[in-house]
Amino acid sequence: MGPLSPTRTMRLWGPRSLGVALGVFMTIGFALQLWGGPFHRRLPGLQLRQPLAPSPGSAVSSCLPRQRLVFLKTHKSGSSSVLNLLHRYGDRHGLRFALPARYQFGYPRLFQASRVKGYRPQGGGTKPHFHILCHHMRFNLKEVLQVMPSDSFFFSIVRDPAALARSAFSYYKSTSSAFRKAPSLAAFLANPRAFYRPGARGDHYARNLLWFDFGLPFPPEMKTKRGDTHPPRDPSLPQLNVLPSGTGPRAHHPLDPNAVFHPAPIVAGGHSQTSSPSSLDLGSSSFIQWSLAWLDSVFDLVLVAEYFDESLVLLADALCWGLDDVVGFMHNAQAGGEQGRGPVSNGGLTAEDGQLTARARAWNHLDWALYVHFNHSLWARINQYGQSRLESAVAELRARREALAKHCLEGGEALDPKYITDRRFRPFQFGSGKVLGYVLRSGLSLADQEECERLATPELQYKDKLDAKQFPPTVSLPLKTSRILSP
Ligand SMILES: Nc1ncnc2c1ncn2[C@@H]1O[C@H](COP(=O)(O)OS(=O)(=O)O)[C@@H](OP(=O)(O)O)[C@H]1O
Repeated sequence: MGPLSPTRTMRLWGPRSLGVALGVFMTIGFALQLWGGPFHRRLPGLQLRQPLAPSPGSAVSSCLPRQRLVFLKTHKSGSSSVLNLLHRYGDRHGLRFALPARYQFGYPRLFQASRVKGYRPQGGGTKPHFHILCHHMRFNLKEVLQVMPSDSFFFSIVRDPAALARSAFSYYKSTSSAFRKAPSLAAFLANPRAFYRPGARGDHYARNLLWFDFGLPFPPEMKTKRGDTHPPRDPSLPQLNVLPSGTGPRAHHPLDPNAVFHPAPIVAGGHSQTSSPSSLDLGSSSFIQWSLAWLDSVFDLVLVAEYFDESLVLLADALCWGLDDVVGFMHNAQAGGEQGRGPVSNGGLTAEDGQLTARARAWNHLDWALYVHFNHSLWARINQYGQSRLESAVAELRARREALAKHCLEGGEALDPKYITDRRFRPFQFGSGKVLGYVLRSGLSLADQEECERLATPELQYKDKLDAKQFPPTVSLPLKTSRILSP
């Protein structure tokens, strides 16, 4: 285990110590994160892949690739596309995954280490021995640290809550009682309280799903008045007082959101004083800031689905991985889904779309705060990395993806599941839309076939494959035979 960074050290500290050291450590930690390693390039095995000319500013790397990773796989946020690259990387390098018995870790309950296949409590003498923890869970740091070393690289992904709401409504239409009752997303958002009952079955999918997945508690007024909060008046403005990760003075109060359920005190000179009372009450605003600061102390990087490729470049940089390690295809897209829509700007939306977007962000105001916060963080990191350096890396990544798609895929793109007859590549069909997948071109060389299969394999099938590799069925010899064989 390497030396602990300030950020990682904070994961281990008690809440009281955290308050004292927070400001100093956040500043140092953020500076170290931004520093990162130079963009590391390793040449691929696939025949198709050509040696790449070094991009401006890249240097021969002296960093060591990170291989202990915790990815919080948030829902409907592009996380299956990230999962695919983690599956491939771990598979190729023979890394051990912390796997769920089925496909999720007891979700929507908080993560428990005992849910991990092959986990032995540390008291039993075994140290955490996994490299990658990445399947759906409701985040629970204390239990995660029973399974993964504290110096693992923690990361996750967020998506604009409006796009996420569209995706979730279609996907969880029959799972969430609120969505099931609503004739359309527009009808739901026009009067969500007519359909939504906190605590009803599957209703975490219908409001602040990101916040829920991050394992954060809900502000007291949302818990006690059960849905009686007022969303921001104009949610398209980031009225919440959110700052980029790791910047500015952090709150001097305990930072364990699972331990304290009251809004933190307002700090003189802190951010809370600039909060807009019209958007959220002061308690709620400081509660949100406190939660975001806690997330900053835990997560090394949070990707943003609307800037997926930019995020991947930063991820490769932070992990000291090559571009080819992060390039991949989009997974789990629903036919007619949101992926074509642009980022936060509302350009090109009809008035109805605009209204729906604003209402979705207001209804999911905690997710909107998360999103604004991590969007800022991402752009702060992009500025540190260098805009033009990033642009050329993104262009290279996209060219690489396009070449892989042409080489590997029938039609060069995702297809309707009706065309996918090979069950190894047919994505799990769920919800009211069709989930797209891939058909491999015929006539690929053996090596290319293997790499293309990895790129096209949906998450459930890939998880099963890794499971079988990690836990090969044991063939127990019949007693008589084993007696004969033993000396
Ligand atoms: N690269 C990239 N960029 C932007 N958006 C992307 C990307 N990859 C996947 N997606 C979209 O994310 C939606 C699926 O999210 P998840 O994989 O997290 O879903 S799940 O919770 O695992 O079911 C799904 O959204 P919808 O199509 O709107 O439903 C995908 O299209």
